[in-house]
Amino acid sequence: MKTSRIPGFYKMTVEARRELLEEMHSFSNDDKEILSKEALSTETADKMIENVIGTFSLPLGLGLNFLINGKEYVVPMAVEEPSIVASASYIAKIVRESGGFTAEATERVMIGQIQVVGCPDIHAAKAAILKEKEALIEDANAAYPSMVARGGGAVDLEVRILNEESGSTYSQMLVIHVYIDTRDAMGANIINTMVESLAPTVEELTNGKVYLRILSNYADKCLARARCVIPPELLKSDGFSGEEVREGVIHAYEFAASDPYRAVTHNKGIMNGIDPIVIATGNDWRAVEAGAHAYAAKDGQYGSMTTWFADEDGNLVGELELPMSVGTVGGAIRVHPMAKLSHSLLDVESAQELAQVIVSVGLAQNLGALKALVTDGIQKGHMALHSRSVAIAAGASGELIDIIAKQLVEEKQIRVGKAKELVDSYIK
Ligand SMILES: CC(C)(COP(=O)([O-])OP(=O)([O-])OC[C@H]1O[C@@H](n2cnc3c(N)ncnc32)[C@H](O)[C@@H]1OP(=O)([O-])[O-])[C@@H](O)C(=O)NCCC(=O)NCCSC(=O)C[C@@](C)(O)CC(=O)[O-]
Ligand SMILES: NC(=O)C1=CN([C@@H]2O[C@H](COP(=O)(O)OP(=O)(O)OC[C@H]3O[C@@H](n4cnc5c(N)ncnc54)[C@H](OP(=O)(O)O)[C@@H]3O)[C@@H](O)[C@H]2O)C=CC1
Repeated sequence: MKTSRIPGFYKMTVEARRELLEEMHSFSNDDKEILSKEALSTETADKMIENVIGTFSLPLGLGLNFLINGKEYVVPMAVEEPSIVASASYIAKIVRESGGFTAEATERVMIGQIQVVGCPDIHAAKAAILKEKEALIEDANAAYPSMVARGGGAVDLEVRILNEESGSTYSQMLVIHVYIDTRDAMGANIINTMVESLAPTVEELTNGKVYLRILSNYADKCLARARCVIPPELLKSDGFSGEEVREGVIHAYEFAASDPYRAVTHNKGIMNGIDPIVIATGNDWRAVEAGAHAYAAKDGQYGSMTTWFADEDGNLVGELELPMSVGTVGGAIRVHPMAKLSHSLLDVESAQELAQVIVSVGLAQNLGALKALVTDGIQKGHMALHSRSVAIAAGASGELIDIIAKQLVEEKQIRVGKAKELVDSYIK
């Protein structure tokens, strides 16, 4: 049976890790081949974006121990920051002992917006659009019949009036929301094609002028939720009882919920887990970032993306709900060899399942940071792992990297200046 519980994985060499994955059938020969050479060729890169001069690599690590809805997941994470992968794996290890994460996702309904200005009678224009709602939905679907064939496509339409109170026909506008089920695609291009196709009819119906026809990244009808319930005994840490850790995490959450200065950092810690998997799977992380932060302000003040509380049995309960406009097809997903490899490692069957994994990792990442913050402080675990990058930045190479990193940790001086002194002392 496939498992994501691989103790001591991090103590192996890179080569041994690849071989183990191959033995576990998480990996094909092709996957191993992709990892051992330049994954994205300059030739392919030159077809992906403009003015290409090369490619930019990131480390790809595996978040381990994830048990979500009873299924094991090995989570590909592309990220430059140390301690993120370790921390996600650490919390996933704790959570699996209490049954794992539970997660769910809504239907994948995304929003396409059409902006109409200069309507002579904005209410008549709104009524005209609503009267033709079914015909407009049909027209949108006719622009992308393959989505309808897959069981998706445009499903609904709403009309909003913005700036009505201004009394100025110049600033008043009609905004049409076309709700589109994009199935397993993130859907930006699909949505844009559909809403662009409606523009001429919309102008005719409203006597106004259409300007923008574009998806909204505030994908509040394409949500994913994760939850974990952890008994306090699983939270105890050197010198701290489980109850103390639980209370610390809840107070940390309350801080983030009440103060945008803290909430931004708290949420950055959540995106530490989310972005790496979004990137590794070839998805659009700007879209996910924009939607997530907007959702954190949905109640009028920017606050915590997660919620932490104690249930009546004294367990720590964590919840995270976010818009998650990601796909398992489309965009760069089938183009970038590493994205293809990440999907085969993850083994998700749908975009909804991918979204559930992503929010579970985000929730784990948040708890990893909070647990460290309310106990030893962030520097102990994070800086110990950062010490290797510090040694490299100071000019260490080969075996010297680990020697200097160890010394920096022992001397509790994880700084580039100190590392340079040590490099000089070894080279002389
Ligand atoms: C780093 C740990 C996990 C160490 O924590 P530890 O207690 O020393 O870990 P451990 O040695 O007991 O190991 C427990 C498990 O952690 C994993 N683990 C442990 N070490 C490794 C490693 N080297 N490589 C890979 N995995 C590792 C691994 O799964 C291991 O289980 P095992 O496999 O041994 O059975 C802990 O200190 C921690 O979680 N710290 C928090 C790190 C963090 O949050 N980093 C994010 C960067 S800081 C930031 O940007 C966000 C922030 C903090 O500002 C957000 C906020 O303010 O809210
Ligand atoms: N604001 C934003 O966020 C914007 C983002 N983008 C970019 O758009 C891209 C994402 O757009 P997207 O429309 O998803 O990508 P694509 O344009 O690649 O469309 C996805 C394609 O996948 C095919 N497909 C195969 N199987 C399925 C399935 N099961 N479900 C759905 N589609 C399937 C469909 O092809 P067919 O139906 O022909 O078989 C569809 O055309 C990203 O690169 C993003 O960066 C672009 C503009 C704005």
